[in-house]
Amino acid sequence: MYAVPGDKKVKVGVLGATGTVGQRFIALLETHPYFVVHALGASARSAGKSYALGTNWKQTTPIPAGVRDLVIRPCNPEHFQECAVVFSGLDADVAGDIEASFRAAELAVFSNAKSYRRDLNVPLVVPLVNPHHFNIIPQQRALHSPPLQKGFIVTNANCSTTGIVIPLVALERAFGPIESCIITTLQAISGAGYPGVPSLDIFDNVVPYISGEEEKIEWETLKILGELAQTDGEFAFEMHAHTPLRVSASCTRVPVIEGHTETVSVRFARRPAPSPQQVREALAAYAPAVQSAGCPSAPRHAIWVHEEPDRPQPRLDRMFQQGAGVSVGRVRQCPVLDIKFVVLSNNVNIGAATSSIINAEMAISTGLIAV
Ligand SMILES: NC(=O)C1=CN([C@@H]2O[C@H](COP(=O)(O)OP(=O)(O)OC[C@H]3O[C@@H](n4cnc5c(N)ncnc54)[C@H](OP(=O)(O)O)[C@@H]3O)[C@@H](O)[C@H]2O)C=CC1
Ligand SMILES: N[C@@H](CC(=O)OP(=O)(O)O)C(=O)O
Repeated sequence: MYAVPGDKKVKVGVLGATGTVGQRFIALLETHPYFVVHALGASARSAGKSYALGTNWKQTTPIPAGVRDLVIRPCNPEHFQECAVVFSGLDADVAGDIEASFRAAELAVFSNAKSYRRDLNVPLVVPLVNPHHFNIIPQQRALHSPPLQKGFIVTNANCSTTGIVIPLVALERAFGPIESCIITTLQAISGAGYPGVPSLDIFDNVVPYISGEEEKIEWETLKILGELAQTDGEFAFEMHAHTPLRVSASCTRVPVIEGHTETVSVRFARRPAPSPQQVREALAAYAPAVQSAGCPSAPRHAIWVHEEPDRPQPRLDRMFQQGAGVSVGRVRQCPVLDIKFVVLSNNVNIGAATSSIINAEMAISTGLIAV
């Protein structure tokens, strides 16, 4: 493991810097021990303006002093060549081509967009779950024409998928494979970016449809919880489907600003199934590799287990540990499957910006990015 020396700074760029996720990157990076924001990118609408003038800042802390006067650039790799890490909060409509051009320019891209999540040479990494999937990156580089020395793309998961796979991996590590999982989401409006869902649609209402969301949760979960197997020197993802795990998701949008709540029911392969108390203990004990690797943005508790009967709640629990972990509560017997519980995750933090930041810390710690 490599640790960044005490006073060394690592220059980073943020693409989509003016958006919901981009702003959160900038707010979180202000206090980062070694990442320093060096370059900002957004659309032609914003490029050329200072960040303070070009962004409609919606965070609860002021724009960091070191970022206010940075000029927003077009998303062209030439403006980011000095950045060891490029975080992307780009709209998915444009992320595919822009992120590919950054990778081709030998930049390390940590993306929040869906564009490359299904690419089987791109790791889909929830840092509290599967950073070992970074092992596919040398192959991703080698397949590029011409082969790359430094450039790569790592993607984050969909924000609802992220909240689910953290407790699921903890349960599988403790009790073996999960056979089936039924999820209902209650997703915050910030998940739709800014300005997001019209107030007349969401106020006093629940919208029982988010385009493409259920399919993403059902597919991404299998890739993240799957294995990265090596045969004759070649890496390939084995989707969790080979065990098999069946996932069914129903997604709703609710009038909450930040924090996705999800109700989850699971059935284990093992019989007898673990008790609710065993499940609580296993969730609370879960210690992801990013903690032992010393990633500074990793939460102290990957999963905080509530004993109170009415928690977690988005308004109360979404900023616990700076939104870097997940909160689980109401762990109880399920009369249809085995166990059911409620999980809350901050869609903009561990569901987006925080995950990319921890992924980049892990990439540095494992030597994937030399600084
Ligand atoms: N919000 C959330 O909770 C989560 C979002 N995501 C994903 O993260 C990404 C960003 O989401 P979010 O921040 O919510 O979206 P926003 O709509 O709030 O922000 C989009 C950003 O993309 C930029 N952009 C748009 N078009 C272009 C273009 N043609 N060229 C360059 N930049 C462009 C915008 O710049 P400008 O201001 O100049 O238009 C803005 O900075 C999406 O892919 C989303 O799916 C993932 C997990 C959670
Ligand atoms: N679709 C999520 C946000 C997100 O993560 O989207 P995507 O999977 O397209 O990056 C929401 O609306 O809450």
